[in-house]
Amino acid sequence: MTQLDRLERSKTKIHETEARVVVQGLTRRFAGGPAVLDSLDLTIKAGEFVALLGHSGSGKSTLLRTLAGLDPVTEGSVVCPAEVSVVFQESRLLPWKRVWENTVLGQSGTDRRERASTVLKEVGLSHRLDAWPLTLSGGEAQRAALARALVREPSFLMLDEPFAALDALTRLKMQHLVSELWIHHQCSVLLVTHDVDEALLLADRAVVLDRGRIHMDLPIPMERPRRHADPQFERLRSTLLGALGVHDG
Ligand SMILES: Nc1ncnc2c1ncn2[C@@H]1O[C@H](COP(=O)(O)OP(=O)(O)OP(=O)(O)O)[C@@H](O)[C@H]1O
Repeated sequence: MTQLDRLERSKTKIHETEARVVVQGLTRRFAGGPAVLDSLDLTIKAGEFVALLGHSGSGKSTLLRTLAGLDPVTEGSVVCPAEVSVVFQESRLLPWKRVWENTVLGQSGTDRRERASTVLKEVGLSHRLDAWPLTLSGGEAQRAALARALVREPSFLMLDEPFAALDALTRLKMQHLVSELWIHHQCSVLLVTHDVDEALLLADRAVVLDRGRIHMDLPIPMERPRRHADPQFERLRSTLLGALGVHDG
């Protein structure tokens, strides 16, 4: 695929209008405490890439867990596709299973190894098919976690600070990989991140949560591939940092 094809495909995605995830009036409290999610409304379109930002405790993980069906909906409603995959900050690979077995965990069929091989190639891990998870670097482990998420062909992929534990250079490579995978798989993505630049490099929209409410929902109209040198970058960066109560410069 040429750079231009990629750009065209990503533009097509942005113009899609079909809603894939619809959250309405979602409220969540723990043990009668204050609302961790407070009458939250959020729609994510098919093929859309949304970054979710917010201070620690603002409700990001609770929202993600609710969308993944790991936390119950007690007030409000959530419509979410059946095929959802989640990648967490830690890879959560089973140490007693080889990389390829981890990738197709829970999948059946005689072509499991072949399917694992295809998706591991996509994330750049063909050479580590038979490796044990404990021998992987941090970046490789997250590549394997991405492969495991993608092998299920999700129409909605959630990433909960997937690169937070990686060094800066590896993080850059992983951001590039996620961008490529998203364009190739055409799924909707919700990325939880504390990194404003990561949101600006990857997402169509940045949503800032504050005490369980949406404080800002900012479209990111920059062309792809994204560049820090884009004149809009600094402006969007300041807007997002302002919404987070951080003052740069
Ligand atoms: N199982 C639980 N029981 C009680 N309180 C909880 C539970 N899970 C989350 N909370 C509380 O809900 C609030 C939101 O937590 P959540 O993990 O969603 O925030 P977050 O934005 O993801 O934070 P971080 O960036 O630190 O991961 C916090 O005050 C947290 O203590």
